[in-house]
Amino acid sequence: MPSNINVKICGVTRAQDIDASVKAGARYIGLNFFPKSPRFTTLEQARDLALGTAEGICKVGLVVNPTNPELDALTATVPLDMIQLHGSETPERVAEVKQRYGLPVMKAVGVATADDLLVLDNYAQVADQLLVDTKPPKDAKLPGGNGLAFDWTLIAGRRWNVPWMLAGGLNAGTVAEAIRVTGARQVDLSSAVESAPGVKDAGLIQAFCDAALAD
Ligand SMILES: O=C(O)c1ccccc1NCC(=O)[C@H](O)[C@H](O)COP(=O)(O)O
Repeated sequence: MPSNINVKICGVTRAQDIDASVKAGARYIGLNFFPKSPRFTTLEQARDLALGTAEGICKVGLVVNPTNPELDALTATVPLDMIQLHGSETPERVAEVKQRYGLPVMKAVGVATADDLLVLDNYAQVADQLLVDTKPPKDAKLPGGNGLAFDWTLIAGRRWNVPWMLAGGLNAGTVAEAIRVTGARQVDLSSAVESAPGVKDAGLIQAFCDAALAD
């Protein structure tokens, strides 16, 4: 029986990562356009990866505080199904990106304390999806993809009026518990399915999806 959990494997950089993700049952793949990330892909690399992705898999483009010219180039080059805003974009900017590019927008929000839940409520008014991620530590080099979990009990029982994904330090050993505590129906990860930063591992992807999709 198909699982009612959706998995997103973020930061894929090679065709074999996408094939392994799809084979394991992931429904979303994330292409990373943040230049400082070890998971960064150029527009040309991403276009080839996206064109080779199986039909029906949602191809998400991850960007951090992008300018319109950057988004113009991205959307003109890479056939994406969704834009993931992973910076300090305001709700107004989320609405503007949605309107200008005609693609669904997922807004990532970092959670560390209960105060961050108000921020999530605000973005739920404008975004098509929310990515409920761990707030990066102050000295972090990356705004996401740091392999760190937050206290899941902060969002236990919380619901928004748009679909949402749980992210932040998930791995094959913790995802079932994370789903149980938070009630998430969608999960996203990057670090725990890598053998090195930016290099996904097919066995780790399979093990994660097996654990997540067993629910
Ligand atoms: O992964 C990155 O390098 C990255 C860089 C800049 C902004 C966001 C980034 N990743 C965001 C994601 O969608 C990750 O999948 C999410 O933060 C969870 O990552 P992890 O804790 O490594 O599983």
